[in-house]
Amino acid sequence: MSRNDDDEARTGGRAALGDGDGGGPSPWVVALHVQVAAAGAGDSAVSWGADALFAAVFAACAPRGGVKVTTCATSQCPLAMQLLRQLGMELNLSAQQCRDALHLHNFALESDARGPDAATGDQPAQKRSKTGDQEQHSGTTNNNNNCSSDNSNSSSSGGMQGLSAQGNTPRHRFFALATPDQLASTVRSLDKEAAEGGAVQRALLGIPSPATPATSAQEQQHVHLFEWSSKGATDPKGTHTALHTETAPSAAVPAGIDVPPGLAFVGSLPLGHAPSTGVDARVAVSNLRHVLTARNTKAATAWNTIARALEALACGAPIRLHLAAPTAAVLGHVETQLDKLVAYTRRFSVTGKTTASTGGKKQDILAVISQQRLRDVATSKEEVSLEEMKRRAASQPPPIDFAARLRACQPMAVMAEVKRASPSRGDIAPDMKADEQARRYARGGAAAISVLTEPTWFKGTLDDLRAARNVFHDDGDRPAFLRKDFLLDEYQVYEARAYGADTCLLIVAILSDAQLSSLMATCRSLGMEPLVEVATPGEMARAVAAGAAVIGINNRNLKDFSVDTNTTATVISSVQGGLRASTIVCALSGINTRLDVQRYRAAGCKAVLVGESLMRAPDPAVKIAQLRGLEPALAPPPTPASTTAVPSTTPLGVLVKICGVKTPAMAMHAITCGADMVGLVFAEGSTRKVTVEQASAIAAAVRKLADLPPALTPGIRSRVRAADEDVFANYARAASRLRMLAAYRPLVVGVFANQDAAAVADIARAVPLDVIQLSGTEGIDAARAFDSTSIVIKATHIAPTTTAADVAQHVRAVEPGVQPDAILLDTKSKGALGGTGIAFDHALAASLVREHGLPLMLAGGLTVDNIGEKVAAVRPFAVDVSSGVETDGRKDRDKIETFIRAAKLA
Ligand SMILES: O=C(O)c1ccccc1N[C@@H]1O[C@H](COP(=O)(O)O)[C@@H](O)[C@H]1O
Repeated sequence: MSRNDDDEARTGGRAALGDGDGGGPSPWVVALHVQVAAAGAGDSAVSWGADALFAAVFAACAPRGGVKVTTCATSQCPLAMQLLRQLGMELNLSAQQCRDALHLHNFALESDARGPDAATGDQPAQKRSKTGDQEQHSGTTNNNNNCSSDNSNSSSSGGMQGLSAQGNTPRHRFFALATPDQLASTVRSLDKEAAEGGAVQRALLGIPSPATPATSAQEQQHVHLFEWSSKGATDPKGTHTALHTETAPSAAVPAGIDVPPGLAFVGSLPLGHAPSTGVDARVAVSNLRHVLTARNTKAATAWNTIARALEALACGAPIRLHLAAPTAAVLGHVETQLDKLVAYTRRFSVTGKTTASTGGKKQDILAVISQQRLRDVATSKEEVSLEEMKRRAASQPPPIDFAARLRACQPMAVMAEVKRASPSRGDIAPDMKADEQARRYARGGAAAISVLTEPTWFKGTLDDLRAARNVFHDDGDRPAFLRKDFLLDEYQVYEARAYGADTCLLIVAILSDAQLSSLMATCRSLGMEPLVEVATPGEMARAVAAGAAVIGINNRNLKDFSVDTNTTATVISSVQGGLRASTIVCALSGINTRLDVQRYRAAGCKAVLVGESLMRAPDPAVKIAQLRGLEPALAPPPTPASTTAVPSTTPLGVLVKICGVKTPAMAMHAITCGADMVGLVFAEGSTRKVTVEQASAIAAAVRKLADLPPALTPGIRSRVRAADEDVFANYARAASRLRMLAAYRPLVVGVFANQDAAAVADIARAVPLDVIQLSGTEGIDAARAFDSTSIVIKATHIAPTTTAADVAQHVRAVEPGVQPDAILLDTKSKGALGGTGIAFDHALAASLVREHGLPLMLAGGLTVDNIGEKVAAVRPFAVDVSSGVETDGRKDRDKIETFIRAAKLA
């Protein structure tokens, strides 16, 4: 991914549509094409991951267009979309990222098709690439399918792009058109195709309000939908009745549109803020079988999806998908894929805009909710007076210290949210029982439980808060309870306390400075340190000025629900003079995966608030543990036969150690790119050798990210229970623990070679180091020279004549009590004990892993070009590189990034 691609991704590609003012890239016509290879196969777990990935790409590509995608795998795209939505993922990738992601997962990217520039009126230059492995911005489409036979015609009127998969003709399509002329043109094309025996059975055609001037603003905000079918082409009455009756019982053809013969009018859908120019992008999505054949309530949801898609297309925003819940069974698998995708794209930007409420009108939902809450408070006061509420609050057991609770749960506290619904997502778990959910959250180690008590949009109640809180004894060793609501009146603070809250949310955006200070004071007078929510640098400044001790940065803009996961870092860095060390910063919204958590941790957050993805998690307790890095995320459960087996690579990928780092800046770069360990070389004679001072500066920078949990830091030797323990099983346990530790924060590894053990130990203490790596010819039991709690990696050098059996025997021939935590394989070479850039035959390493069950760190001659292949072939639990991420003997930032990405995705 080039720097430019990054930038492009960050902008959400929004310039790509409708901004054809010469400033940004030319608008692209959306030409997204999804293939259903086999109907009804979407329940297969095998296809879900690919679907979810595809859906991510769909969501990313659609608004910016230019990419035509054909799945090679069996695909049920609508279901994939719903999964994506469940995970709250709205990815916005660059075309390059999409292409790579698609290739990675065996999708074939074909070509794009350019359409008329909305601003210039230029005509599209269509094209098609057989191999499709290059992003193309112009060319000609040699389409063997459908509408394209008439495409020049369609195009000249701004009509559809005819697109099809190679060798796999779509059976259903959706076309978003711009004008009634295009509608007619498209129908002609479809008829022609049907007459020629084409395989399209049904197509859904959508155009915005007639090109003739709209009579009202309301009319401009609708898209009119028509259905074409191969039957309909010869029998206009066709078989449409059931669908039409169900979805649009009173549908009447809108004025100004001549419905071409063979087309059935389905109905109109609100289109939100369609620009006056109409829909200036066209989409061809063939996988709407679900929509076209649905005969149940799902149809309505699917229609909603289309409307959203059109809306997003119209305004150039990413698509937000609204469909029902996935089955729990497949969620984990999908998350795996999404983790990979996120790992791959790393600095993806999550953006999204949608209308906030009914009627397709974009509103400030925050203001609407606030007004309602003020009315609610007035009603509540009539039922229970302020004095009575104060009395009830005072009768509660004292609150626990929210801030202290968050601090106690480092390196990352999870605030788990009890949430039935939300205005942006609709129903999430309407029948959820707050007490049961709270129990699950506590089991997972939630530091706090946030309970939504807003009734209208979030379907929460104060009784939920009480029910959840009452699950726990008042022993102080419980999660803190947060009342999550729109607090505007001190009455609500007393109410919160009366119902058992330990803290309240105060949203800066809906409060004046005076209100904020006053509500904070009321909270504190009741022993509650409030969570003060901000979403912009300006709000952050106000929160800081008000003296907030716990600040939540919401990545979701509550005014329009757009989510930008970069908000947290941006807002933190905006604080003049930095934040006080005691301030606890939390990331709110859009947190789905461990990678999200790591990103926020790197940004300086001490807590994350997670709602929807926990509500939808098959096992919220496991999910919390995964988010905190306490479980090897989604690792397959061990079977009795595999207790000594190598821990498989998790969705987060192989651990990566970047060795030979000499500055804090380079260490932080490696960490930002996903490095799990940074290696500081103390070996004599190495060009990468650092002083203790240099090493300390690096270690200090890394340690700032988070503390390691003391319970996990002692190495394997301190855990050996019996002298006859299986040393290979211990290597596996040690590897798992290293993985867990690195999930807390990257580890600082000191690399030594044949040095005096006492001197090494002194350096390890002085820096301090997390791990000692012995890369010399020390014996396999060299760890015995160090304190039994030290974590030790021992390098073994592989000569051309060395066999896997030799190595297995060598590393087994050690007492469990003195064995190292990890075995690192490097190349034996004359005159150097490491850092040579020379590779050995990795078949030996693969054999050790697969046949002997030895978890390995792989090193020696790894490069950006071979790392993917090596990891895939060997399946080490960690890789270690020095020369391969250097150029002219200096660490190369781009190589580090590329190397880590390739390793993690292998
Ligand atoms: O990196 C060094 O300079 C070094 C010096 C002495 C011993 C070990 C050293 N580094 C280790 O060497 C391998 C990888 O090297 P490369 O990628 O082939 O250059 C790795 O284990 C480093 O930790």
